[in-house]
Amino acid sequence: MNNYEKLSVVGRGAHGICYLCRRADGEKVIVKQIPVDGMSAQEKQATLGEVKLLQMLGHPNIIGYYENFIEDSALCIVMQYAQGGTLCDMLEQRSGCLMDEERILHYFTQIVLSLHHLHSKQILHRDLKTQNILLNRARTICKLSDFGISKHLETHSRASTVIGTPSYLSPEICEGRAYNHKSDLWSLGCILYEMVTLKRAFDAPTFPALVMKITKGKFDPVGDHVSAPLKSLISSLLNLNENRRPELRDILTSPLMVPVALRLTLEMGTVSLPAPIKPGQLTPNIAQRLRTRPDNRLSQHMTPRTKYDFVRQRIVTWDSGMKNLVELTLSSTSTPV
Ligand SMILES: Nc1ncnc2c1ncn2[C@@H]1O[C@H](COP(=O)(O)OP(=O)(O)OP(=O)(O)O)[C@@H](O)[C@H]1O
Repeated sequence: MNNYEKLSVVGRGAHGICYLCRRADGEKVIVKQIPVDGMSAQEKQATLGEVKLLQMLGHPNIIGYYENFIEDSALCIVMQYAQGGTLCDMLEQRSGCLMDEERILHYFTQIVLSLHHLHSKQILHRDLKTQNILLNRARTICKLSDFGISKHLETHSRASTVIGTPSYLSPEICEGRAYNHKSDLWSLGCILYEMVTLKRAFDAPTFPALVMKITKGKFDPVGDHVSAPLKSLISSLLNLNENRRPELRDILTSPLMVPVALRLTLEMGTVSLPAPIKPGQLTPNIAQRLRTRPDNRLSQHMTPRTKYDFVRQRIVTWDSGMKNLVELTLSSTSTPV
């Protein structure tokens, strides 16, 4: 931790404490410290390996991971600081003032794009919730965080069920069945529900009562301030039968999401991401690159025709035999500013 000056505690999770720190180059970063004294050397290695994998996940909607190390029996993960706090905080601060559909879809599409990127690398999130979706200072960009390593940490956490929130658990997990990519889709449905209603889809005063609600799959109606397709998306994600939940690519290519996904591709396609670096390698230039910001220059100077070509280049269309699938390749459009 010699390279990091601790400034404050920004939060505590089931697995560790998150500190806001100042790095040697002046940049503010988050250092998450997770006690690993109960782990075998092999397990520590596996956890470090998982974190290394996260470092390679360059995506505008996934928090940037800079480095990790073990010091004083704690795994320290150094990551990008999201100044806008969590989606959970943001929803709470609205004090009951519902968001309009455009705004909901603006956030939700980014979450879907980040999860799609993760799943395309064969990584499951396993702990999707509004507390794990971070926001930039302007609260316009969502960044997914806190994933991948959870399966290694579960067995060593002191009280994950007590500290963490089980509201986003899928029915298959409540029933003791295996976690699969569709379990992430259930949690995604819980997040969408919460953005629409500002309430949890499933909530109860005790864990058994919560499990009962989740396994029945009954949630309060979302109200009429959002469209029928959005309501039906929530119902399809919160389907008790995981096989009937939609695939992420089906969500992204639905008429509800395509316009938003294309707009985001245009506006955020060049958001620069931090490259994994070692503290000694920092230069002011790199420090500047670590700040993510949408690059609007591109769309400002484009004619409608070039915009169209630009979007087309970033979309891969192929025939699956059953229907045409359009996959957005936002991740490949990230270039340093
Ligand atoms: N990169 C970050 N930027 C800003 N704040 C962060 C960042 N990472 C975490 N936080 C803050 O720290 C809190 C705790 O985060 P942490 O990842 O340790 O736990 P959690 O996700 O809330 O719960 P758990 O680890 O139990 O799933 C978050 O809720 C958030 O307020």
